[in-house]
Amino acid sequence: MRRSVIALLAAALLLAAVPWLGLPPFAESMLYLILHWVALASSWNLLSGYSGYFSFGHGAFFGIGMYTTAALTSKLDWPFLWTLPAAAAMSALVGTLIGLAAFRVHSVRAELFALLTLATTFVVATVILNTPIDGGPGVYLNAVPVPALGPTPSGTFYLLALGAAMLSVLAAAVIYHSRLGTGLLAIHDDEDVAEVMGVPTYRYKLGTFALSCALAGLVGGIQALFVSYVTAGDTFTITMPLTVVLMSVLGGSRHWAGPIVGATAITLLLFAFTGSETAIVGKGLTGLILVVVILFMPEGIVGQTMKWWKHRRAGKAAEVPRPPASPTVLSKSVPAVQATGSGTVLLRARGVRKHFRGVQALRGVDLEVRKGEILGLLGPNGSGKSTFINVVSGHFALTAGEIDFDGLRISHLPAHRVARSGIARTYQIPRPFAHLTVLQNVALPAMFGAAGLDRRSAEQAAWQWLEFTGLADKADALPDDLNLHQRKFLEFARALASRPQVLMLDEVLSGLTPSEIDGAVDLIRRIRDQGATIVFVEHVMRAVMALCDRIVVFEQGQVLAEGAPQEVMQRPEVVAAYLGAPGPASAAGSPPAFQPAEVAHA
Ligand SMILES: Nc1ncnc2c1ncn2[C@@H]1O[C@H](COP(=O)(O)OP(=O)(O)OP(=O)(O)O)[C@@H](O)[C@H]1O
Repeated sequence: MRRSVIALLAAALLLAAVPWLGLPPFAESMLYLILHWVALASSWNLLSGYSGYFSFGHGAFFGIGMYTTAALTSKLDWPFLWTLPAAAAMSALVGTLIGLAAFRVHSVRAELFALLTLATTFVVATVILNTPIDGGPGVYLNAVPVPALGPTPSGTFYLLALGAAMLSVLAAAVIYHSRLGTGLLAIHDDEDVAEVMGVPTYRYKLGTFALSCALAGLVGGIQALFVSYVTAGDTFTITMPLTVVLMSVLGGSRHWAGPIVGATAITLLLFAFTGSETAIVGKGLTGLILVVVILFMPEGIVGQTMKWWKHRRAGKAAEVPRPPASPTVLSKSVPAVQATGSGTVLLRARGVRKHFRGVQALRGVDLEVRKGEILGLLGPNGSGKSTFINVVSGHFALTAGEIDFDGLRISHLPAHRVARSGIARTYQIPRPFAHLTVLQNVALPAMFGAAGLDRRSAEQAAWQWLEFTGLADKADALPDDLNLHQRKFLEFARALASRPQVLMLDEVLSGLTPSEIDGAVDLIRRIRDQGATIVFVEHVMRAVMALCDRIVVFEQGQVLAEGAPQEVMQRPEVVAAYLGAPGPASAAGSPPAFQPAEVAHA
């Protein structure tokens, strides 16, 4: 990060000298335009490019900035420069109010967020048009003096745009290299999993949205004086947000430099065809280039170039150097716990209920997990095992009941705080972050989980966990390049990297071949030998009987039996539940997941 920031500051210093080169005003205006779009595209990209929450309301926040400056200078006689912080603050305020509501609602994602922000543009435009802020005729700023920052007015506007562009790009670069950037990129791929791995998704989205809106407002404030006549019709158009979306996509929205490249390319292209006859050709050509880029370079110019560069360097030095093997890493990484079966209760669930619109998935579950044990959760399909893991990890909010973990009531905490407290889980169907490398996938929970490492240390730790799970050779691969077995082990590595006290494994063996199952059983044993407490949901009875100290059998959302594996699996009510045989505790209609005979042979 330091190198990017120093390079950007050096570039800013050099570019700040341009107004004193004696360029003609039209050249300075052209440069103003490029910087104006760089600032807008980079500010839009902060939330929308990194996290995938596409906002079509950037025009609204830009417009709020324009009108704040227009109103304060022309109606209240504020000096122009004083209005710029106010323009940024006003846009940030409106953005924050929208974010406070929108980001709380689970369903307002993707196209719904895009529509909501687009609607904001029309609401803001209507309010401004029908109040004294504008009232209809527009606001003139001809009489507002241009501050003498540069040797000429066009030089001053250039410097103002340079300042705004530098703020936006610096923010984008710093965020990109920080925990916040990692969290936002993870939100882009799978927000629910990011939250469960410890990313405070709500706070991250809200803060980034507010910053993105503030920067748009600042650019709007500068533009108000630049155009000197502000009208709602010209300000609140769909063209503006569309243009910044296209600029970011063209340049590459998953990298801070993408919007700079996209904004410069499109502005130059449109400028090259400004004549009345060629303007249409320019727009057509821009559209054509975009179609080609989207079809053949979906990651944008910067994304594709980086991919190509990485490919060329493959085999040379890795981006994150592999640390020397350390035999002590595991004992350092997994907190030591008391001997198996020590009896200390680490996690206690009481009266836990979870209802899904009519389906009672959990109906008053009481359950204890003891420090250092491997507790098997068993039961027929649909009996509530995964739901239990989902409510403990905070993936689902529970309907009623209490869950205490290590002296902390976690039942109503957001998932990222549950992760921080020391609980990690895997998913039955692996859910890796598709655009992060295997190494980055593992580094993320090391940063955001109980370990709470900084980025560099998290990447070093991720190497150790990849070695432990046998995935070190795949560190630079994307999850799509892994087979099922490797994807399951990636789930292991991610859960371990957070340094949990309790590790919840949800059917990690399903779909694996017998020899892969043996490898996984060995891995789970090694994890337990390091002292971890494990909750193990599994249908593969051979593994359950080999690994578990205790088992709890679920049936129809309730605990049916618990105790030592051999003894519990012979109980008539357990056999009946699995086979669907008539009896007080049978799960009518549930297909048997195993034959009790398996137990005897285990
Ligand atoms: N998101 C959801 N929405 C609605 N119903 C759900 C949801 N998740 C689970 N259920 C229902 O809750 C019940 C318990 O499901 P759960 O997945 O917890 O069972 P399970 O014991 O893990 O089953 P399996 O062994 O097949 O994974 C089922 O009836 C299921 O259909």
